Amino acid sequence: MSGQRVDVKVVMLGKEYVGKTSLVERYVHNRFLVGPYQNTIGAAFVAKVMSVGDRTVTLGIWDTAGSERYEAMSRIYYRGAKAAIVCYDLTDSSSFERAKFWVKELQNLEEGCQIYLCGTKSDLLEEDRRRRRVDFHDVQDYADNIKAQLFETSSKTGQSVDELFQKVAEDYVSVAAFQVMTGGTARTRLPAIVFSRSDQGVQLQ
Ligand SMILES: Nc1nc2c(ncn2[C@@H]2O[C@H](COP(=O)(O)OP(=O)(O)OP(=O)(O)O)[C@@H](O)[C@H]2O)c(=O)[nH]1
Repeated sequence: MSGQRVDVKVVMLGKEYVGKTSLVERYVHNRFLVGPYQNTIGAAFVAKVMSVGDRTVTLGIWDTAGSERYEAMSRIYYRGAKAAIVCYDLTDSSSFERAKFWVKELQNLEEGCQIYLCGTKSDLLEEDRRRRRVDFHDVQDYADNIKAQLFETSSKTGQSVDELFQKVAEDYVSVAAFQVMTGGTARTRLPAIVFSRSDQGVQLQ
């Protein structure tokens, strides 16, 4: 068992079933789990160490439950987050409405949190373009408005998943460098998070 410093607290938000857990699985373990869908209960935490140039950055990723039943709990997990990956399913327009809800919340309550919009399941569009329910250009306009980055990903094929998390870490490094120049601080530390590795990955203790 060991404590580990986390440089960037990242929170995954979005309607249930949009694919938040699958994104984290693809990024951290490079796998796509098939089988019956299991909804997240509460939230799950995983840390990932990565490189940005010659720097090592540790992302602490909180994967929240999308079910509205857990909405109050998700608020606990985005507190103090430096980055939020707000997910919607490219084949489900209601999930984009839910994404906008989370964006409003973050804008009102977490000013310092950089937002990344993530349209998921792009492989389903490769199979059949008619399945798209959320227009790319509409979301791009929205993203420009709220100063968010936009990615369309597939956890099944891996499309743009590494790029998304890499961008989160790169932005952290840029902001940290800027804050060093201006005398601020960008390093955050999650309070008393101790975790151990097991065959299942990293688990909270
Ligand atoms: N085809 C395809 N299916 C996906 C993709 N990502 C997730 N899924 C499927 O979508 C379903 C929901 O995925 P999850 O990752 O569990 O969704 P979630 O957002 O974490 O759900 P909650 O825990 O309820 O909030 C599962 O059946 C996944 O296999 C993807 O990129 N492509």
